[in-house]
Amino acid sequence: MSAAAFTGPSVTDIDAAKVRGAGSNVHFDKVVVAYGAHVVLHPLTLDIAPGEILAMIGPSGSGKTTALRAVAGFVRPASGRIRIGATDVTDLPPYERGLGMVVQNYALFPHMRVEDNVAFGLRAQGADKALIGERVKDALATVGMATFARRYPRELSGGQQQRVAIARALAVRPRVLLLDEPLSALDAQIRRNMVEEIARLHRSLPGLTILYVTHDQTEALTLADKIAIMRDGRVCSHGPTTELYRRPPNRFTAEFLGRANLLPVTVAEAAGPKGFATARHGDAVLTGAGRGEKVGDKSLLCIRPQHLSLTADSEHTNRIVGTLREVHWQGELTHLVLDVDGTPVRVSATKLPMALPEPGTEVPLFFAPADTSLLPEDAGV
Ligand SMILES: Nc1ncnc2c1ncn2[C@@H]1O[C@H](COP(=O)(O)OP(=O)(O)OP(=O)(O)O)[C@@H](O)[C@H]1O
Repeated sequence: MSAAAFTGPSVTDIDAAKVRGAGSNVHFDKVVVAYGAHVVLHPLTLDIAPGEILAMIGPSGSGKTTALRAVAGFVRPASGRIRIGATDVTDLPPYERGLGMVVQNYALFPHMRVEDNVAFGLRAQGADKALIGERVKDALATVGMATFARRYPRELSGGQQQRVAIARALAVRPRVLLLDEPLSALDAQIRRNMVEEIARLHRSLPGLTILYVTHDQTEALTLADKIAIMRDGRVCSHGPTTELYRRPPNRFTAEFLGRANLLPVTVAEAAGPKGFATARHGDAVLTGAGRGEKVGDKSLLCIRPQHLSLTADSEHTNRIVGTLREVHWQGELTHLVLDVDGTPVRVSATKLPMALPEPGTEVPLFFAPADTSLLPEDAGV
């Protein structure tokens, strides 16, 4: 990417400070959206705190865009209310909601220069010329595109066009920024850079609340303070990003957010004061973070592939044995697939023993209790 990163001056306007911050939380209160008889959002209740980045992720058709469009005012809930700050916006038209929005395909006006694209929303609001000039300059500087003001969109790369789209959304000084798959039209390398730059942008505008819809778990894990995982029009789990990743409350979350090995176990000892329970898998007695299981409960032990080691050390006190089935070398990582009593177990190893075992041999695997958690066996959601 040729343009500078989002390191320009932050938008420091006093008006903006007034509308952001305390007034920028988003509250979905039992929001139902239906297209005809087809309910696509079941009563959705969710809070996004002021200045928080909430990533909404989930499979295609799970209702992510619908939830975002309900906040934007482009779809009307059949019931329920949406509040931004203290304002109930459910009945307000989109342009009165104090929002900025960026979608996947830039949606820049091709016949307008960058500066006119960025000025568009302000002109529509009837802002005066001096203010528009100042805001456009600020917004372009914020996304590192100050020197591109006179260009047309066709003279920009995909990543640059998307920065302009973000500048256009920021120029109106929104309380809330809605991002709907903003990077999915970009190629992988640019996408990685843009994720880092959106993180930087948010650091320079800490009061700005962001609802980020994506199906890309890496974007969500990198950017979000909290994640809401959608499934069939419902929130299947919601919580701080690291918490959801480290202690997924259900199978769907464990498997959707990163890769997870889920080993069937029977609880042998309920969690003690430190929160660790023990469970049996065959002869192995394994320890992991519990969440209220009782002795005898069938459960799943969730272990991320990068937390399994082929070598023992003092922290990796859990041990299971599997038959090595596949080895895939990928440069920085080697992926192994083992069969542990019928359960496929994946290992992503950065370090390997000098002599890698042959497929078909029995291999012990070690992992730390702190990297492991129990989750209910039966819950599909
Ligand atoms: N305008 C519409 N009319 C009828 N049904 C719609 C309309 N828009 C969306 N839907 C349906 O609503 C459901 C949720 O769609 P939505 O776009 O919110 O899903 P999504 O999670 O954002 O999916 P994706 O990741 O594919 O964008 C889908 O079943 C979809 O077919």
